[in-house]
Order: sequence, then C-alpha cells, then structure tokens
Amino acid sequence: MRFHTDTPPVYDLTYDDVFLMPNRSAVASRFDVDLATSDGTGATIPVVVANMTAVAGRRMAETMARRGGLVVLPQDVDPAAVREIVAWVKSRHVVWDTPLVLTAGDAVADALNLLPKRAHDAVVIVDADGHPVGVVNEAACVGVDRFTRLGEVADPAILTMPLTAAPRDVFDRLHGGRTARVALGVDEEGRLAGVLTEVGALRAELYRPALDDKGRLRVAAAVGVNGDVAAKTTALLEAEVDTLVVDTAHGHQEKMITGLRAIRAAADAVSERHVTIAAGNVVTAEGTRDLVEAGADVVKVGVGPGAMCTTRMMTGVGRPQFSAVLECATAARELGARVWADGGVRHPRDVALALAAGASSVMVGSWFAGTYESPGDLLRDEQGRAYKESFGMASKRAVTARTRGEGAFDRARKALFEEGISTSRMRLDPAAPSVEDLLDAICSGVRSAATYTGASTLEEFHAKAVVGIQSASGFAEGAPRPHGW
Ligand SMILES: NC(=O)C1=CN([C@@H]2O[C@H](COP(=O)(O)OP(=O)(O)OC[C@H]3O[C@@H](n4cnc5c(N)ncnc54)[C@H](OP(=O)(O)O)[C@@H]3O)[C@@H](O)[C@H]2O)C=CC1
Ligand SMILES: Nc1nc2c(ncn2[C@@H]2O[C@H](COP(=O)(O)O)[C@@H](O)[C@H]2O)c(=O)[nH]1
Ligand SMILES: [K+]
Repeated sequence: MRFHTDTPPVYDLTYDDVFLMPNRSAVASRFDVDLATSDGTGATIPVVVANMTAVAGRRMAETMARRGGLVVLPQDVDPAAVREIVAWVKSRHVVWDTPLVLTAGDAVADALNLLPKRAHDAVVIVDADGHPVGVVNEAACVGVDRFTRLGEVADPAILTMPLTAAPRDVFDRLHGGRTARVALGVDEEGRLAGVLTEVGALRAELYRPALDDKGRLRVAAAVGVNGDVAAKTTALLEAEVDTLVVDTAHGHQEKMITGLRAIRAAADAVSERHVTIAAGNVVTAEGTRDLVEAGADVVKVGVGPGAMCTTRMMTGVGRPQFSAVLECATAARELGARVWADGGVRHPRDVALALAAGASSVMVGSWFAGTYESPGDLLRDEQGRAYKESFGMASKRAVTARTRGEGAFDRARKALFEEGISTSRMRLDPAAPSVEDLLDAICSGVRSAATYTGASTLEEFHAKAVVGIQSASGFAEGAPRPHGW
C-alpha cells in the first residue's frame, strides 16, 4: 500500500480519514476475487469474530466457519464447556444448517422462543423416529394462542432432499416453489439432518467453509496471560481448537511475552502440526516485533477502537486504527507474520481499508452482536424493534463474571479498573438480521474494492492499494442520503 501523495500524513489516521483510489484493472469480474487469508488460519474470508461473551458462541462459530470465517471463543468459558462447544461445532454439517426441532405436541410459545436462534425461519416438526413431518415459521405463529399445539399450525407440505444434493439443485427446487421455503436435508433413513434456505444454497455455492485437515469446521479459542497458560494451551489443543488467541488489553507487557513463549512451547509439544497463534493487542511496530519474536504468527492490533471500549477515555492511551494497522502490518510482514485489525469495524469499507493497510483479517465484535447468531436473547425496545445486549470484556459485568472464584478483596480491587461498557443495545437490522447478511455485505464490498484496485487476491490488494487522506466533508460526501436533503 502507498499513500497517493508523497508527503506522509502528519497525524495518525483512522478508517474514516482515508479512502482508496481506483486503479486500472484487468480483473473481469468481482467473483474472480479470492478472499482467502494468508495467515495460516485456513480462513477463506478475512473475518474473525471477537472473543466477546455477547458475540462468540456455538451458533456463531458454526455459521461463520461454514462461510469461511473464524470465531474465537472467549477465555472466560470454562475448559469443559470449550471442549463441548468445539466437539459440537466439529460435528456440524459443512453445507446444511443445524435445524431447530420440536414435536407436534409442543406449543407455539416453544417455537417462538426458538425461531430467533437461527436465520432460516423454520422450526421442523419431527415424529418419534426423527422423520420430518412439518415446518412452522414465524408467520404461522402470528394470531394464534401461544399454547396452541404445533401440530395444528405446522405446514405439512415439506420438501426433503438428501444431504448429498448439490446446493445449486436445492436452490433451483426452492426458487419460485409455491410450497416449501426451506429444504429439509435427510439422511439415508429419511431422518432430519439439516436445513437449507434458498439464500443458504446460494451462499453454499459462493463461500468455501473453513475446514480442518479432517474436513470439519474450524474454531479458535482465546487464552489470557494469567495462571498456568501452558496447561490451558494443552487443554485447548486436546479439545481440538484449531487456532489459539492470546489476548490481553496491553499486549506489549512482559507477562504477555513470557506467557506467549510458554504457550508456543506447549503448542509445539502437544501438536504435530504448526498451531497458528495470534496474540495482542498492540499498536506499535516494537510491540508487533516483540510478539512475533515470542512466537506469534498473527499479531492483534487495536487499543481503544472497540465499540464497547472506554480505554481511550479512561487513559488517553490508544492509536487511530488505520495508522496502527499500517505500521504493525508492515513490521509483521517484514518478519513473515500477519496482523488482525481488531476493533472499530462498522462498515464493509472499514474491512477493505484494514486489508489495504496489510491486515490479513479484521476482528469484529459489536457489529455482530446484533444478529440472530450471537448468544444473547432477542429483546424488544419501546418501539418493538429487535435488539441484543452487548458488553465489553473489560466492563464491570465481564470482570465480575471473570473474577467469580476470587476472594472479595481481590474482586473489589479489580472492579476499580473498568475499561468497557456493561450494557449496550445492538439493534438487529430488519433487512439484515443474520450475521450471514452482514458477511454478504462485507464480502461483496471487499470483492468490489479489490477489483477497483486491480487485484484478484488479498495479497495483491494490499500490494496495489493507493490510499488518500480526506477531510470530514470528504467522508460525509461519500455517505448516502436516504432522506434527501
Ligand atoms: N483492545 C482493547 O483496546 C482492549 C481490550 N480489552 C479486552 O478485555 C478483555 C480483558 O482483558 P484484560 O483487562 O487484559 O484482562 P486479563 O484478565 O487478561 O488480565 C490482564 C493482566 O495484565 C495486567 N495488566 C497490566 N497492565 C494492564 C493494563 N494496562 N490493562 C489491563 N491489564 C493490565 C493485569 O494486572 P492487574 O489487573 O493487576 O493490573 C492482569 O494481570 C480481553 O478480551 C481484552 O482484549 C480490554 C481493554 C482494552
Ligand atoms: N477497551 C476495551 N476493549 C474491548 C472490550 N471488550 C472488547 N474490546 C475490544 O474490542 C474488540 C471488538 O471491537 P468492536 O468494535 O468490533 O466491538 C475486541 O476484540 C477487543 O479487542 C472492553 O471492555 N474494553
Ligand atoms: K471506542
């Protein structure tokens, strides 16, 4: 990447301060752009979901990995639960979505509780042997008593297809079909094993799942810098976690460096493959070099840009994210490593700019909290609009949960250092309520940015990107005006 003027910027920049210049392009189609990452994680799109309790759980992990992204399970999840979640994610079908299942005797209220858990708008009714007999969607639950049995509202006109059906065929069967809105994938005995919508079938043709060497969905997990980090590493790798993320607020501290060395040594001892380790957070070239030297393949960049983060207001510490990513990515690449741009990503353009600056992926938290796939319950505000609660991992809420097992005095001491918001409402966009809708927007934006730049891979995109600096009115000019003026 280079700046389009010869004078380097006089102050540090964030995403809103910069723009990409178009170049002459020989890339004929946006579908010719390969979004695979170069950081060893096996991700086929440059998106990592942040290790935040309000964002990263099993449904998010399954959904993201199926589209090629990576979810980092938070360090606060206890080891037995991590083991169980990883096993569950790895048991998921790589094309068909996990169905929501009830029986004819269950109530409409049960279906209404389950439906917002997944974007496919279908609870499948099965018989005692697991054969599908009907489908209930949200529309079928409107205007009926909540205790009505599902057998009375289920649509019996189901479309079943073998799990081996090509997604393109599933798409064609559903498209324009007058009856079924979802295809039900069944095993050889005709038992329900998956669900695919029309858009799900389309996505299955466009995205490539992030798979481990046994062909199962990939998942990452975070580990902190306190306690017996080598033992935690061993436990995570024995649980078949694919990528480790060593995470602390101030990544450029000696506790991180010694911890990271111990984690690298433990990973090399346990695993025959090279385990990809990400570590952070830092915002300087020195910090990046120290973490790579201590064993990180990927350095996580960002202090203070996060939506739930109050660090800059509490401390004045941090750095505008575009400059931080550019400097750290340059330092990492000189050592053969990569960076993830962590925090402050709110639009597809932010993803494109982070990749242009040299990041191999962006890490997204809060933006994805407001989706069906995040772990929180779907709530409604005063106007009836759907939202989910998000909170920072250094907030009072998260610190209270994390320090549960400690003595009262230690807990009281730690409670003083709050650097995050304990509650915030993340609205679900009615037109894009699923994390997959957001991924579609991100991937389309990045594919298009790459072709404007003349690039067909992300490495080429970084190499060819020419970036300009803009004023606030330059940024404002680029914003749409849906209400006219
Ligand atoms: N990217 C960002 O801007 C930030 C991210 N976070 C996120 O919050 C989560 C919790 O992280 P964290 O607060 O590190 O908690 P951890 O529980 O991981 O502990 C951090 C350790 O580092 C020590 N430490 C020394 N200096 C600092 C410092 N300036 N800030 C924080 N800890 C320090 C702490 O000791 P002691 O407590 O005795 O001081 C503690 O032992 C992580 O997921 C992290 O990514 C949090 C803040 C900023
Ligand atoms: N200073 C704090 N940073 C936090 C906290 N919780 C998470 N984070 C960081 O934010 C990113 C995600 O950014 P987002 O803009 O996509 O939400 C995450 O990966 C952490 O680095 C916090 O409580 N305080
Ligand atoms: K912030």
